[in-house]
Amino acid sequence: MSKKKKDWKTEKERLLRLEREERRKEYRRQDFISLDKIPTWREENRVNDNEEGQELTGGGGLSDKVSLYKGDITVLEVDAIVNAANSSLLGGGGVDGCIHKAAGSCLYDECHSLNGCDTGKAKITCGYDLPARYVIHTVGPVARGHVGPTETNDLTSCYQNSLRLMKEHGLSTVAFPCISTGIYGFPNEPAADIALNTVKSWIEENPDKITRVIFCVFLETDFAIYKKKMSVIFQDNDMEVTEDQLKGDNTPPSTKSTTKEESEDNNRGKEETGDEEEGDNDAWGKEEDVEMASQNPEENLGDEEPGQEKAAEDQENQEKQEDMDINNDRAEDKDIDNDENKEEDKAEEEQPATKKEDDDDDDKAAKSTAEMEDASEINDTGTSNGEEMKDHVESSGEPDSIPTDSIQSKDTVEKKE
Ligand SMILES: NC(=O)c1ccc[n+]([C@H]2O[C@H](COP(=O)([O-])OP(=O)(O)OC[C@H]3O[C@@H](n4cnc5c(N)ncnc54)[C@H](O)[C@@H]3O)[C@@H](O)[C@H]2O)c1
Repeated sequence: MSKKKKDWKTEKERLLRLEREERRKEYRRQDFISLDKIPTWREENRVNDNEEGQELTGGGGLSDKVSLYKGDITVLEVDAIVNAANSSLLGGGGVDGCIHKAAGSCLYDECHSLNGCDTGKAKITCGYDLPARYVIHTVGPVARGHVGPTETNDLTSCYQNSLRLMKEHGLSTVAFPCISTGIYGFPNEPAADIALNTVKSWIEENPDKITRVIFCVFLETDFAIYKKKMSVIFQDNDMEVTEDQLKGDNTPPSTKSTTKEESEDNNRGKEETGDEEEGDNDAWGKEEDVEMASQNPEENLGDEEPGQEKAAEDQENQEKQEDMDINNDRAEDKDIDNDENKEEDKAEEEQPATKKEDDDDDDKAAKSTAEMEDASEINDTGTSNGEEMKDHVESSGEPDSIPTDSIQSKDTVEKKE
């Protein structure tokens, strides 16, 4: 007996009215992480541990409003997570595939009603089965290793328009992936510069509109890049910048703390022993039951050795290089659009197995499961501290729910000229 297909509008209205505790019962995954489990950048880098338990002094600036998190964006319990989508908005691979798989089929149905999205623009939907209440879909530039004014402006617009949608919908906590740095081939460092500086400027202009922006990185490379750059860009007067940070050491902050208290304990222990904590990959490898949200959340990836992660990361880089080589062998940029259209046509032809019982009309289907599984190999390079993923958290109060009628009217934000 096939499951009755849910109507996305009814589901959206129902979910957005629920109080947090009620809504938590609806999450597809229960290993979610709430905001109070993710330290702010300042908490991660505070100078003086003697202030233990005291209210953080100084700072109070940008570094209280941002966090660096390494892991799967689909487990973050925030107002909105940002999806690095393609222009069809009908799902695909990478973070897009993970988000669609974790949100459920209503996400596809609502996206389908939005009729696509142009590069640099952003549109908002409900988060459905995700811990995030909303998903902001933005389409990054296809850079293929080349960064010119167009690519820079388009990527900047992705962050600006996503934040603008946050403001318009009264949302205050958001997580960004590394937009365009995967299959679209935007080089990681310039992309991080754009992400960090655009968010910084926006918070400075809208200080009371944002509680937290989480930079959710998935790869070791991105983690090191963001850590180094955030140590400069979000430096507060009561924070130290260590040599390692400037060099971009790879010790993920997420290994330091799943809570602020643990953060202080960990830091203290670290200073006393002087030992550098092992990267969080080891912690990840020890978790039997932690599940990485690949395109197939049911898939239990079990232990992951750091070597495997490196291999996965190399594989992803190789795939990206192959993609870039293939693309470069093709004719001009205009072929990209044809390719995207072909991608959408292909998505239309193929009905992914998981959507068969749900998909009772000839709607475009998301990418085939096989492709998503391929992509999931690419996605398995990210890890997070397994302890964090396991925590079932007590979180702060539920952000006010937004009347759903306001969502439809403001869903598309014009690209900033
Ligand atoms: N990566 C793939 O194999 C693949 C295949 C088809 C389509 N896509 C997607 O790629 C296009 C957009 O390219 P893009 O470079 O902007 O996106 P992307 O290829 O998803 O990469 C963006 C970034 O997200 C990271 N990432 C992957 N999974 C997660 C996760 N669960 N949580 C947090 N971060 C994650 C990934 O490592 C990369 O740093 C779209 O067509 C979309 O459908 C990806």
